[in-house]
Amino acid sequence: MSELHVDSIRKRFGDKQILNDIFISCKPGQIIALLGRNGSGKSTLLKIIFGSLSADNKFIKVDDRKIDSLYQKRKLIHYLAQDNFLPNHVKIKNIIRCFCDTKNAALIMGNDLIIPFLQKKVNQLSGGEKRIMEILLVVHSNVKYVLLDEPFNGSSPLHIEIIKELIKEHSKNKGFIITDHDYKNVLDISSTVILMDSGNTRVIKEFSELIDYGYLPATSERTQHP
Ligand SMILES: Nc1ncnc2c1ncn2[C@@H]1O[C@H](COP(=O)(O)OP(=O)(O)OP(=O)(O)O)[C@@H](O)[C@H]1O
Repeated sequence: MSELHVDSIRKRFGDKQILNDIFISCKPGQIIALLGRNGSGKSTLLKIIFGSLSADNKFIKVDDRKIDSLYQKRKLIHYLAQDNFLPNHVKIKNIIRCFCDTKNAALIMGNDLIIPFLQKKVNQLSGGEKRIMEILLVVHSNVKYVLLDEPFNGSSPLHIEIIKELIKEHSKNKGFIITDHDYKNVLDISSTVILMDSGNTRVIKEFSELIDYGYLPATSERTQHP
């Protein structure tokens, strides 16, 4: 069984220990919700897993093979960062062709949401339109694992539902790690919930733990998961 295994991640910025021996694992079929307060180290962890940020210590293996820089293994992992990555002056249809294989390019170009953008350049799209374009590209890529940093940020409720359905569909053969402060929508699709707290990870089994560990206010409405 394929598995992304991330272990012993340590990261310090100055005198602040951000990540303290973090362990997390993900298999195709899993959608992991990575929750945590502002500044708890979620983006730092995703960047270290992807390989775009160095760690003080890390051990990452995929399918029992140790890997130093996951981002160099093009067929393994993709990462949606918080910042936009689309080049401003390129037409959407050309970006899709560059980014995807023929089958996935056809799927994205046939998506009702994207058809109106195909002849436009990136700088002619709104912030939310750019974000959904980026999510579609990353989710449709031919990789085993997808890391999504705040995919719902800036998206309207209708787009969020479309993104959630897309992630669920693609999780049949990909593993997802998702962090977003829109916790209700993340919990709605996740199979495992992990809370980052004081540089460590905790597996959350009960909704009430999110309140007990100080991530959610006591008045939070219970959602279906966990
Ligand atoms: N390049 C850097 N140099 C110094 N400190 C940094 C750097 N990047 C992040 N930090 C600090 O590390 C901590 C974790 O940041 P990170 O962005 O990983 O948090 P986060 O959980 O993703 O937060 P948010 O939910 O607000 O996006 C924060 O205190 C932040 O100020």
